[in-house]
Amino acid sequence: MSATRTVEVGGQPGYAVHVGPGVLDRLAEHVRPGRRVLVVAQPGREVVVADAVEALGSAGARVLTTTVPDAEAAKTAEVLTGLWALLGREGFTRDDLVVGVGGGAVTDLAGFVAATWLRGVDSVMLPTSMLGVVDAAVGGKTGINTGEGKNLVGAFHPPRAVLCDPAWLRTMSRADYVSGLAEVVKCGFIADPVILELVEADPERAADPAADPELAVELVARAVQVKADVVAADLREASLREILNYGHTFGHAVELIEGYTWRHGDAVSVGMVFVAELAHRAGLVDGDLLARHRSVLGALGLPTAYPGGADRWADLRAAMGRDKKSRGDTLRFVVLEGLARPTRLVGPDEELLRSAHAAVS
Ligand SMILES: NC(=O)c1ccc[n+]([C@@H]2O[C@H](COP(=O)([O-])OP(=O)(O)OC[C@H]3O[C@@H](n4cnc5c(N)ncnc54)[C@H](O)[C@@H]3O)[C@@H](O)[C@H]2O)c1
Ligand SMILES: O=C(O)C(=O)C[C@@H](O)[C@H](O)[C@H](O)COP(=O)(O)O
Ligand SMILES: [Zn+2]
Repeated sequence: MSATRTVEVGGQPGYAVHVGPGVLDRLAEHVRPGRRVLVVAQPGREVVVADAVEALGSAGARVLTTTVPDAEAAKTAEVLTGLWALLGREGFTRDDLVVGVGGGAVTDLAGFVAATWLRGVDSVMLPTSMLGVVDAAVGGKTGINTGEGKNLVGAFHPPRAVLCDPAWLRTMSRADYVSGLAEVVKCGFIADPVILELVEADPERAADPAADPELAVELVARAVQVKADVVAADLREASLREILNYGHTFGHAVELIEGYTWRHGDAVSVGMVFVAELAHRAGLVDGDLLARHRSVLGALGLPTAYPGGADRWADLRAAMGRDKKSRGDTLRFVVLEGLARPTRLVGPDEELLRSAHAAVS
């Protein structure tokens, strides 16, 4: 049995991300006698939910469980309203706890319920997807989508703990797992090139959720460390945190245009190639680093082009204008000016944007 890896996330208060077998034992640390707990679960995660409910119950909690729709269908105002109604009917107080069980869609939703109920109650996240554990459950960004864009409504509300048994990830489909690896690769490009080397050494092995548990945990720990370092320094995205948005300006636009049917990591993968093309045209990224984006993402089976987008430039451009990093009419992109050297490209020329788009169409 491998040891638990723990990454501390600094803050007021800080919290820990524990990745290892038996992590559910730590749920008891968040239970006081009689404390009520709402478990917000993704469909299909019944075994994890049952284990969590047992751990919470044995520690003396009064547990209520609810299952929300799968994937992005969970991140809607309607689902959120339903959860508020449930908490109200059940009389949840500021002393109580919300636990999210599932992929990033559910941890975003559960985190936002916790952020907004009575202006904020505690939450603990049990991410069951690769993307959830390396990114969504960590760092306190919570929220839902709207018809106008991705994550347009939300709050910064860090959890009290993030617990993940890596065995949970092994039941993931390869497509969902690899989508999560896009965020891991993102961390490689913006901060930790060892991640890129680990993936490049054997992309087939890295892409298989069950092939190499040690490699999987190493990638998780490295990506979580990148995120922890950033959010500890800039929780509310005054500046530094924007680097975690590498590839997201274009990626979120694709997700909106595709009616939230694209996997988030797939969209971010194309978004990273788009922004590398943009930075290359701006003289910031050389040909080798640009090519490395296509090669590492492509080797994992991630998309490096958005073929459907060729006729959709106007829609993509409008959606990118609603990106949270925009200021007024000015688009702002996180770009690299070298490996692990993120910076911003502010208000790039429209021709440059069109040309980068053509390169990923
Ligand atoms: N808050 C943040 O900082 C942050 C960061 C990155 C992404 N996100 C958000 O996270 C979401 C993407 O997360 P995701 O990729 O986990 O998507 P997801 O939650 O939609 O899960 C993807 C699919 O994997 C399934 N799944 C989850 N765990 C599984 C398991 N153990 N075994 C088998 N199947 C499993 C789900 O049921 C779903 O069908 C997006 O909404 C994105 O915007 C948020
Ligand atoms: O944690 C962050 O900060 C990120 O940007 C991480 C992203 O991977 C994540 O997709 C996040 O939800 C995007 O945030 P948004 O503010 O662009 O909606
Ligand atoms: Zn993301």
